[in-house]
Amino acid sequence: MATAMAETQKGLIDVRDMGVTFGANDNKIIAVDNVSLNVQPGEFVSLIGPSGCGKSTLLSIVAGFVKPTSGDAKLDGNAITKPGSDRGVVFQQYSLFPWLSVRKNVEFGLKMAGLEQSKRNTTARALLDLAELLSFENHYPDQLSGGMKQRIGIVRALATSPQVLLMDEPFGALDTQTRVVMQEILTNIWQQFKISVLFITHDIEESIFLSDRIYVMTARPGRIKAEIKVPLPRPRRAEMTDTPEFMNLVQELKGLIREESLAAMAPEIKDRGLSGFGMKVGPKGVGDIF
Ligand SMILES: Nc1ncnc2c1ncn2[C@@H]1O[C@H](COP(=O)(O)OP(=O)(O)OP(=O)(O)O)[C@@H](O)[C@H]1O
Repeated sequence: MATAMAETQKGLIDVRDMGVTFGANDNKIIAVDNVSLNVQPGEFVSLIGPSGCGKSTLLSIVAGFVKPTSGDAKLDGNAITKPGSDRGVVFQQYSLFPWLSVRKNVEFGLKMAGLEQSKRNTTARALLDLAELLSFENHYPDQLSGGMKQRIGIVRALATSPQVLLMDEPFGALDTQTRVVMQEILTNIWQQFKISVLFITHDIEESIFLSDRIYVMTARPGRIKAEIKVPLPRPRRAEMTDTPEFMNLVQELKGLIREESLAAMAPEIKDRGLSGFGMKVGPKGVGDIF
């Protein structure tokens, strides 16, 4: 853990001219087209865009799970070709081992890395303390709430001192209140570790609250539509969401994303015989479905 806190200069993610195509011939899908993005060491960057625009695909490439069709992804100048302990990954699904206690779950990666029991124990307990879960160290995952499970997922991903944390809609399954608390806990943890984070979300407020920068993607094939800096001071506090600065950013992002959500939904809207992009299809209008 101390190592991760000290290594503020590592964790540069550099994605260049990335293209990803799935399938072939009639089944060919261009998921991502000519995407370049970066995450500077210690920076918190979000990717936001309509469903199916390639966010998870991009994150999977940086994680080393998927190979791009063109372009490349580098971490600290080294080409990413496979998963590695330098990247911690947190998904929406909790993916904890149900047969292991909370502490053993956090210790798992350390055990794989060959760390001796006493050091594993000390590190896991320090991390659980940080996530305010030390008193649950001997519980099992099915005894915990969704928010608690996801906090364990986060500290487990941090246990092996990765240079970057890759998060794919980690709070997507949580209720609104839990989600807001989780966002504050995550910013607190991130401030302490200061590692690079690439974060995927559908939630505009969440992306602003957490991020230093936000990349907005187009509808598929996913390209970068805009790069938005978030000049809000740190540490972020829940009250900031009521400030004009925050609300202006929400409006800006909503405008950008509405266009892309409509583009993504256009065939669906036409199939239903609904024409006109201003048409309301729900209580808040089609753009707000995003
Ligand atoms: N392994 C795969 N094989 C074929 N097509 C795939 C595969 N993975 C993703 N796709 C397709 O690539 C496109 C991008 O998918 P991806 O999951 O990256 O989008 P996303 O932006 O993360 O979507 P969502 O926000 O709904 O999670 C989609 O059309 C998806 O169906």
